Amino acid sequence: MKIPFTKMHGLGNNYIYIDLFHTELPEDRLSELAVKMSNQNTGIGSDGMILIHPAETADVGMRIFNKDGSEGMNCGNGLRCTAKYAYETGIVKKSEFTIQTKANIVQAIVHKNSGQEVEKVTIDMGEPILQREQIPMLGEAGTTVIDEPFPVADTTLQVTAVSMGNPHVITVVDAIDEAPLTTLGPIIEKDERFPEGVNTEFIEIVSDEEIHFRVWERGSGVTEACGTGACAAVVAATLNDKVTKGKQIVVHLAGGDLMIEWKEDGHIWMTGGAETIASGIFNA
Ligand SMILES: N[C@H](CCC[C@H](N)C(=O)O)C(=O)O
Repeated sequence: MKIPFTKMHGLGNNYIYIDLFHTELPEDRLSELAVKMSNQNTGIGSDGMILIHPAETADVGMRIFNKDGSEGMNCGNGLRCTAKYAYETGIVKKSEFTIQTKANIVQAIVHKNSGQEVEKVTIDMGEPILQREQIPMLGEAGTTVIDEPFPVADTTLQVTAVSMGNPHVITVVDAIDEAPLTTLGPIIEKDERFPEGVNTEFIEIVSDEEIHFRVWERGSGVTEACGTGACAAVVAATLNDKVTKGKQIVVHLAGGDLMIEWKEDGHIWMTGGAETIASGIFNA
């Protein structure tokens, strides 16, 4: 099967994008194809696969599959790249439009240069989900997880759990470069206290409007950036009184910076880059 693709990235978080407005893929092979395309030795190499598809209740739809073939519910960097692709290929003809994910419908605003190329995208990511059972995380239903002791391996972290449609667990550390990302990330990802797994983030507070951020992603491992994770991290930092709600927070990820604002109306806005790397034909 020959599959046209476009490889794109948001701050180095790169995916293989398949345009289902112009291509068809068998639903029962999506997980297998995500694994094959993501393989850097025998495939194209990426953090996963993203499908851009027609949607009944939005201008465009997006589905994300991780490197291990598991399907995620949302993807912030993917949303910005999907918005860029949809605008530049004429799938949408306006600068503000809606994108449907498995988690929710978001509003996208593309920012163009003089050549009508999309350089940055702003996404209204909607409201974070804080109820424990909706993260989901085991424990007393109806409660939130803020600065909670989390015994794991030979230590105890103080964690805050936030869902952006996909689960995140955030720990504040003193020095981001010493965060136990590769030691505890894979353990926490599969911890039974997170029935659907979890994306694990560590943040270092620089000021009330600036943080450092690193992520071990569910299903993909260490990535350069995670947009939903950065949004979840700003929520966690705010709930722990480390940054100021309603301010634009600069989030320094390994692959670059995102501007995140948790607005007074409860919605989280994310602004950042989106780049096209290459396009071609994948031989599946
Ligand atoms: N990299 C993505 C998140 C992928 C989430 C996926 N790892 C999962 O939830 O299973 C982002 O920019 O938000």
